[in-house]
Amino acid sequence: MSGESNLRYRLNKRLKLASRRSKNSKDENKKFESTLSNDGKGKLKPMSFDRKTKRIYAEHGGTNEEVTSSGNAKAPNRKISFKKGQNQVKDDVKAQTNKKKSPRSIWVSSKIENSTTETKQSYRKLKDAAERARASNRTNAKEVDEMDVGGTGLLKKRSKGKLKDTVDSAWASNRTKTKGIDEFDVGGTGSLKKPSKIKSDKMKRLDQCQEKSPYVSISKSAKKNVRGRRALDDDSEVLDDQPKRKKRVIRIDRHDTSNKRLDDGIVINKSAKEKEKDLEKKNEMSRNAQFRAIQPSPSILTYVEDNLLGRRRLIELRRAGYNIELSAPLDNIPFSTSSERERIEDSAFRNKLTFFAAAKSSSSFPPPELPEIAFAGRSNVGKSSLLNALTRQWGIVRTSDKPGLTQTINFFNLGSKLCLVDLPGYGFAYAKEEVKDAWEELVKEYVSTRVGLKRVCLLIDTKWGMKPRDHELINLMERSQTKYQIVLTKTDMIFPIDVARHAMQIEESLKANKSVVQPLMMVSSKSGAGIRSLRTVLSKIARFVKP
Ligand SMILES: Nc1nc2c(ncn2[C@@H]2O[C@H](COP(=O)(O)OP(=O)(O)OP(=O)(O)O)[C@@H](O)[C@H]2O)c(=O)[nH]1
Ligand SMILES: [Mg+2]
Repeated sequence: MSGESNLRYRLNKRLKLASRRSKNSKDENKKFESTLSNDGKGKLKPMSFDRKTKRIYAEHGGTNEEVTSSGNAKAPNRKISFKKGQNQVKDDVKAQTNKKKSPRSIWVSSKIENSTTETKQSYRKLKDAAERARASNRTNAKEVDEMDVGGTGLLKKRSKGKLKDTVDSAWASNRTKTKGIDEFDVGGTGSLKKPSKIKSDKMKRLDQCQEKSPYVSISKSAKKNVRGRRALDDDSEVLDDQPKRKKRVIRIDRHDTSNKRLDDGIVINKSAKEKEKDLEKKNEMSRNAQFRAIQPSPSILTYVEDNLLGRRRLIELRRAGYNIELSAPLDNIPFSTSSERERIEDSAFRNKLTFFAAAKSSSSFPPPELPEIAFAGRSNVGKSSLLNALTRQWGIVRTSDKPGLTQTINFFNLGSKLCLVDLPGYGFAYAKEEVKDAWEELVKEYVSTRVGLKRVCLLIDTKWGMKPRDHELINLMERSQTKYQIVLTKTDMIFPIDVARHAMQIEESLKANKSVVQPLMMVSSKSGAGIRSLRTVLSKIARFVKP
């Protein structure tokens, strides 16, 4: 019995020890969990050095108990649990499972649990905030919709945009948190949705709200109605226009001859003036026909050909050996360069041209010391240009394409042999009528009264021919017995045959005149055609002057 009692005593002692050990381990575990998981504020505490070491040992396969227990390190736990009561065994098993879990797994699970609770809380807050924002915006949107009476839809769009912006901003601010929520949807309930899904749901709801609101539908329908009305208006305009168009009523005016169809059967009483006009027209026609019928004399034709007068192609001139880069190239020997330029044969025109007097009235005329050759003609006919071309001193006499440049009688000395006089033009010019009349009077006075005037070169534009004012001056010179010679200018503008015709026509018209000097000259200051011939003719005047 003593042996039995001794055994019982030992067994009880062991059981007590075991129960105490299990109790201690439970407390320790609880303490450990509490320190790791939460310190009451939801924050994780850093592990102490001892715990770390424990964790390291646990990872190596040992249990907490095995390490911490001072004695029975190798004692198997099964033996202890085998002899326990049923409830105690269950507790032990629970304790064992808790002990078997590694501290790391405990730490992670606790963290997850804590974080999920935390995130759930934050998500709830977020949701509330979003709900609040939505509610407030819904009211705003409603208000705006109500204000949008005009049905323009502009305000509505703005409110929609505002609402969208607020929802977006709410989500943007909390996006990081919601991400976490999505990841820690541990319960697997699916109540936590992804933000994009939620957002789309919100937008759907918004759209539904807007669809439901009568203002939106009204504004849309109003728009459609307006469009429809516009279309109708356009159609109506088109339709209205058609009947509005009045039928053309053709009123026949007996005196209206503009429409040829109305001429039939209508007797028109022409006035005397109209008849005269018709006759003039007929005469004009016949003039052109007459001009084309003119057969120039052989002498004129040969003259035109010899002097290369009339419109010529530059290729032709180049082939003929003239240097077309020179000014007035035809006033030169063929196949010569500018350095080998032909010398002026006539000594009179070799002299230097110098300006010495300008007169606006007869009282200011210089004394007649040298034989004078005057150049008269209509404005812009080329008087000043011809002076330059004859002397080959370009720029001494001013020229312009604007009629009326020369406004005074300009006297130029050509050495001590001749005096060349540039007269102002008559006819059309950019000047006042009184001024022009004064020029004409001055020219007439000079031509009819000037002592020492040996010849007047009456320049006529080849293209336009003789004009009444030219005839006027001719008559005056005829009366005053002033010698004059006709010079056709700008011959490079028309065809050679027409140059010849004009020359022939003028010669014929002046046949009866006594003061006219033959032959009629033809020149072109631009091409230089006929310049040498004119120089030869005019230098004869200087020959008779005493040196
Ligand atoms: N094509 C061509 N143009 C010429 C010729 N002679 C002169 N011209 C041009 O005709 C224009 C008038 O030349 P001017 O010499 O100033 O005429 P103008 O008779 O002195 O004129 P006013 O002084 O106004 O009376 C200028 O632009 C000249 O370049 C010519 O022979 N051929
Ligand atoms: Mg001039």
